Amino acid sequence: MNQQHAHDPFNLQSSPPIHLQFVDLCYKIKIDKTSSNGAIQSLFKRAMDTDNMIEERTILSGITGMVHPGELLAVLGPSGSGKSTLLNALAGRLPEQCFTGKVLANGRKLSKSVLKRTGFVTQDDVLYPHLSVRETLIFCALLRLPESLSRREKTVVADAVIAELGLSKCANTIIGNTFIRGVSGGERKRVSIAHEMLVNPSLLILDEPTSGLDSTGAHRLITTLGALAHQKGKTVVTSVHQPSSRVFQTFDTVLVLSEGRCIYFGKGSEAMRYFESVEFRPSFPMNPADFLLDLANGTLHLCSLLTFRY
Ligand SMILES: Nc1ncnc2c1ncn2[C@@H]1O[C@H](COP(=O)(O)OP(=O)(O)OP(=O)(O)O)[C@@H](O)[C@H]1O
Repeated sequence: MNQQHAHDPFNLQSSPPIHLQFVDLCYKIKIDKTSSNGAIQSLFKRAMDTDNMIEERTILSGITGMVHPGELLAVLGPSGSGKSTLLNALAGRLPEQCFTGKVLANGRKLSKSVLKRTGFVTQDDVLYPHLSVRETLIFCALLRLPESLSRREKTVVADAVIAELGLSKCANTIIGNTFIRGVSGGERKRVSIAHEMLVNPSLLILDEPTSGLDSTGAHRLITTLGALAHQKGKTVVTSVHQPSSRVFQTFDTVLVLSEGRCIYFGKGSEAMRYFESVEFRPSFPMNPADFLLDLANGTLHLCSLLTFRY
């Protein structure tokens, strides 16, 4: 390993930046009410309207936006508004024939090389409960890093990622699960992120990484994601269920979904000003994220206000 790599093991693989653009994404599904079998289902079938057995549901409708290297984009919206579906589309995980519109990386369709440089952290992380944090990441490094690297170099990369994600204190603690006490919820999420960071992705997509964390843990985790974007130049997209105002301030750009439609896309710092300019303002000072979620939930009336502010 040369001197530069010894100081910055992330450079073991070069990872060119990714500008991600998504244009007019629409995703519809057809639900065949007649497809299920079995006695109980046939009872339902008899009770249902047999003329209209195929139902079409729009999950995403005309979603457009972009995110650049060094930026953290947060996707907000109530449960079922389409956040996970959008993230899956951005990560090339939805079959192309299922949606219309374009997802472009550096102006081109998602290629295998872009997907290789994309890390995806799902809501339900699958980790071995009996391995320690360090063992988990070394094991993953041995499997995922190129064969050209020695065992020792792969261990150096794993240790660097452990330090990068603030996991040094619990490196030797086991992951654990419901039955065996292990690392905390926040540390567990960090291990899942570290898992993806091992291959030095240029684009990191995370589905609700703060779920189950308290406000301090959520803030710490989002601050780490902010650092990956702002200091390491990664392009980071994350969905967040209910960010505190402190967490909200960390986002560079925000996309708010309401029933599959985008009601705001633009700088997080400008969201309140924008809604004020169109006569939507809270009656008392409140967390901008709560206000946006109220709008998305329809708690405040939003007569089909579609915006694109960038
Ligand atoms: N393949 C599918 N078949 C049926 N329904 C689907 C499918 N994919 C998505 N949906 C529906 O689309 C809607 C959006 O789902 P999605 O998981 O994207 O929402 P979400 O905003 O991530 O929700 P949550 O915050 O609860 O995770 C939901 O109502 C979901 O039930």
